[in-house]
Amino acid sequence: MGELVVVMGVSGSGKSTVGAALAQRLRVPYADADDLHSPGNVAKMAAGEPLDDDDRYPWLEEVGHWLGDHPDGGVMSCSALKRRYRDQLRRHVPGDQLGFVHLEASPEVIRRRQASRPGHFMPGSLLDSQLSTLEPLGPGERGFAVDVAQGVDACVEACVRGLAALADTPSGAPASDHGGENR
Ligand SMILES: Nc1ncnc2c1ncn2[C@@H]1O[C@H](COP(=O)(O)OP(=O)(O)OP(=O)(O)O)[C@@H](O)[C@H]1O
Ligand SMILES: O=C(O)[C@H](O)[C@@H](O)[C@H](O)[C@H](O)CO
Repeated sequence: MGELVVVMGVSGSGKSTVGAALAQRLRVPYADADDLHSPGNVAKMAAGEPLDDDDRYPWLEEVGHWLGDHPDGGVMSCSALKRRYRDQLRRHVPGDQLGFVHLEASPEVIRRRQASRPGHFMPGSLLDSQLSTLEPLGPGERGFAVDVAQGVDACVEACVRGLAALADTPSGAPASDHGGENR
């Protein structure tokens, strides 16, 4: 049974970059939730408007279907900003198999990285709404945080260490501290 992981965080936190590299390291399938947004959602964000719960619900159902279709393991990059969004994704996966890796960095680091992507549809102006919407992993949520102020390879290794610790932790119990902040 491979790891089934959602790499989460605000826009610009590195979900696509670290998620794809982690999937390669784990030798499991990868998907980017950005590719599952409706044209309407993309247009709304490109226009500088944040998505709301109604916008995200059908999109997260698509993400959940992909997760449910990969019981042998996979990595999905998805913002999953609110606990209720992560509850929605967990409903698609039996048991407590789904783990979340929250990519964290200071707003300054993330703002700088967002700016380094000319042509991406997500304007930097939306970062504040992303940060105010974000709910970090809470009690009973299977997962951990990784500081992405480090390079991509170091982030991936921190993810691998954290997932190994999660695998040693009975479902539902808080994972032991490891390569990043524990939630
Ligand atoms: N650990 C890292 N160190 C340095 N640069 C990074 C790191 N992770 C990502 N980046 C760079 O930061 C920028 C944002 O990364 P990425 O597009 O993966 O973020 P994202 O969370 O997927 O954003 P969005 O949700 O808006 O698509 C990219 O230019 C990427 O190359
Ligand atoms: O939940 C959301 O508001 C969106 O998914 C953003 O967090 C993504 O980063 C966006 O897809 C831009 O890439």
